[in-house]
Amino acid sequence: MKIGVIGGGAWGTALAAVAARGGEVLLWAREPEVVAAINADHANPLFLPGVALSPAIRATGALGDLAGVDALLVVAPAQHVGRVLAETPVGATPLVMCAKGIEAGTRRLVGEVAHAAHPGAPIAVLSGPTFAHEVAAGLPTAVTLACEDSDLQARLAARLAGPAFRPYASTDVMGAEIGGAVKNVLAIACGVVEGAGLGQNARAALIARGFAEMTRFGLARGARAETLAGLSGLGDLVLTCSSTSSRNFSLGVGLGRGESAATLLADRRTVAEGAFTAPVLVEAARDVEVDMPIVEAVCRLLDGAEVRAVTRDLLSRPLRDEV
Ligand SMILES: NC(=O)C1=CN([C@@H]2O[C@H](COP(=O)(O)OP(=O)(O)OC[C@H]3O[C@@H](n4cnc5c(N)ncnc54)[C@H](O)[C@@H]3O)[C@@H](O)[C@H]2O)C=CC1
Ligand SMILES: O=C(CO)COP(=O)(O)O
Repeated sequence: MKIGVIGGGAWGTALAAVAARGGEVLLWAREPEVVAAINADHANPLFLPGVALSPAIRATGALGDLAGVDALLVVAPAQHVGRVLAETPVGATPLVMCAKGIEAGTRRLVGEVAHAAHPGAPIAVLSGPTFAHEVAAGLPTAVTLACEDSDLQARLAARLAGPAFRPYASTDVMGAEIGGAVKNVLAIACGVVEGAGLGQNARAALIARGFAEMTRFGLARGARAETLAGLSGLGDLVLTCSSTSSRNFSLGVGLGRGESAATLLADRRTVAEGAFTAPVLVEAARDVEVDMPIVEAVCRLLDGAEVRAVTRDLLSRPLRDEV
């Protein structure tokens, strides 16, 4: 199975490294310097510095070159997936969605964006607690690999599995997507707690109450509770809410220290998906009449509200049952 990868950021490159253990990989990158560095030096110093890549990974700057691969891993940032896929020859090639987010405007998860662009292509979702640099270093990692077609799921899992990379099977594509999209927003909230020095009790409370929000929203959208409690939901939430290795958590730390979102986002080359997902998630939650106060609080903070005011408002909401 020849694997194509769309996106030469940290995660696209790390997944290319995973796939290269089992055969040929063709990676599309937007930046000509990334294409050149992968082909000439077997490295991606721009997005995944310090990692030696396999010569089995070839890079291209032309999406048309991806015609003829057996499966495509889609690892462009969520807001760009639609545009990039529109220019990719896909046909009936399986699309494995690895980006985490919801498209602004359409309120579609990336799998829904892909289905709209290429209705003939089967959709799978690969998601879980996966910092790219750890995966690239060969550290033990487990993910959810969801696909409604169990035979295709098994073939993809067999192709990507390795001694330290373990995909678990699921048919709950929607559930696998929702966990990854929502946890990025909640990680910003946990970063704010860290940056503002609000303490570890507050962080644990945010993880638990954030998980309640994720579950309410997920169930309303047809996800299964056990998927949300698994690797792609709770697993990824815990990882991202507890480490400065997370770009979303780090963005929150800056906000918690009183820096503006505009400055923090302008200063980065890498993507913090939660900043783009937060406002559209608020709209998507209203569509299904689900209350997501922490997600709304993150939106206010991104819009410039003061941490003290947002915290006071969250804590003074009417008392309610936990479940
Ligand atoms: N880095 C990680 O540890 C993980 C990232 N992800 C997800 O993977 C997706 C990609 O993230 P990373 O690989 O980390 O990216 P990155 O933050 O390392 O790099 C930014 C990426 O955005 C691309 N980009 C920027 N503007 C673009 C445009 N106009 N059109 C197309 N692409 C554009 C760049 O080419 C580059 O590939 C995100 O949805 C992220 O949430 C998922 C799991 C782990
Ligand atoms: O999704 C991730 C880990 O699973 C990466 O998180 P960040 O995008 O916040 O760095």
